[in-house]
Amino acid sequence: MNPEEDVLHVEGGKPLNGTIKVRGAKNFVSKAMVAALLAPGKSVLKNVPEIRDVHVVSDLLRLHGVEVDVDGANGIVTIDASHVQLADVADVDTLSGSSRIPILFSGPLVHRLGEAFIPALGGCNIGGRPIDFHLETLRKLGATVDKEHKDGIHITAPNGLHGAKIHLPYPSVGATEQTLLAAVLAEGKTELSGAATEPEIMDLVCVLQKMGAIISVDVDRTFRIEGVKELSGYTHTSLTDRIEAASWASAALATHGDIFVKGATQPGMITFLNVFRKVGGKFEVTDKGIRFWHPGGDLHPVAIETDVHPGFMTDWQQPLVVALTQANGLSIVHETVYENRFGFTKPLVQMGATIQLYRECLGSLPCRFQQRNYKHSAVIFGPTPLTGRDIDVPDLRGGFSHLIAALAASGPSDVHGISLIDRGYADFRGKLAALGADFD
Ligand SMILES: CC(=O)N[C@H]1[C@@H](OP(=O)(O)OP(=O)(O)OC[C@H]2O[C@@H](n3ccc(=O)[nH]c3=O)[C@H](O)[C@@H]2O)O[C@H](CO)[C@@H](O)[C@@H]1O
Ligand SMILES: C=C(OP(=O)(O)O)C(=O)O
Repeated sequence: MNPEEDVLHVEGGKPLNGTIKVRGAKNFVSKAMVAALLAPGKSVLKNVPEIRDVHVVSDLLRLHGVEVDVDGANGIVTIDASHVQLADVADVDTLSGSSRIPILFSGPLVHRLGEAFIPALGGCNIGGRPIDFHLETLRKLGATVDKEHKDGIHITAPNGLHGAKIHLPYPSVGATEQTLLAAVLAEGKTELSGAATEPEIMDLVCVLQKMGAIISVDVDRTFRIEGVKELSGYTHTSLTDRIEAASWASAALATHGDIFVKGATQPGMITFLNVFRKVGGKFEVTDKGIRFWHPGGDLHPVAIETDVHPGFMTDWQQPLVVALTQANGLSIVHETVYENRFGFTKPLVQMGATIQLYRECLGSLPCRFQQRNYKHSAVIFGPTPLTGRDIDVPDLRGGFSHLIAALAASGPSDVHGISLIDRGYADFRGKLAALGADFD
């Protein structure tokens, strides 16, 4: 898009009030689409949001010869993976830079074709985001990984993939999904300990089980996968996007608003809802969704640490920080998942927020980033009035935070690079209009 057109002009200072609908989870839907590659047949995914990541994964699948039909209006994606081929690497490269999903094609492509090329990955720039756990997992399952190939990382398995005992040094969401997607068709049993168990991962397990896989999970976050010989297509309805729901909840708090998020569900949000309540926000869970509102009066400061599930999600952190600039006192956020996720606070400070970053672990436990040179703790002092200004969107959640800040601020703001938000927030312009925001 022309950078001059990729701007949202916001007149802030109006509470966001009204009802919006949130569909399926960005961090599940893309993985379920990759899972469809494992079966030579048709899969149907429902409650799919109209976000750019869905189009990126659809196009990647199409480059591999897979038929994909996206019915955006009804949120239904139909995938027929009867035919799969290696894609032209140059084509894949142009798409892959916008998403982290191509690495997850490894196992399914090796099963279907005997080899896979993994191009450069994209995704939010919030840390180094290495893929060493992914590659080590694939090696343990019997793959040969050639990182020097001119067309990207080349993965082969001359003797097929076989079960293995794998331990993740950190409960990585992507590496857990990598193992599941590769082990379901591997010969024999795989034990994956130290795994992540995010609700989006458990929904992927549901999809794989529908397809014919045998997967169990122990209380100590160990998955046991018994490889099967073949899988068939699935029909599945995605769980709701709990990151989008929490983002709108934070927007309600920051703007003194009242937002009913249709489709939001409580189970994956329990930790967020506890924090929302401690900050002073009100919510009401109903059968149709969750209503979030600012009840008036002071908001309260909190000390939180981001963590893997069931901890406070790192992706909830950025939008909530904007609301914390309006809380009465000192809040602390210790980011333990990504080493570099506070870059978005600089424009907030320029808008009037008081936020100080620290290299120390300002939490109950030292994290992996202790004694390393990363500013991964934030102290936020509030309440501070925010004033509108020009902002450049740095990443998906940071960008949504800037949007919330612009809506909460007095005066106008120009938010540049706004289309980045389309990667994870379906029709956010339509939703802003439904909530009475003043923008063009
Ligand atoms: C598309 C998707 O689902 N994205 C989500 C996924 O990202 P993603 O799956 O990329 O995140 P991970 O859970 O893998 O990353 C967590 C941490 O592990 C590290 N790590 C990861 C893999 C690896 O091979 N080596 C390694 O060191 C990362 O640098 C990071 O510090 O989970 C994150 C944590 O909930 C979310 O913020 C992202 O929104
Ligand atoms: C970090 C995120 O996504 P991705 O892994 O796709 O970059 C996110 O959704 O906040």
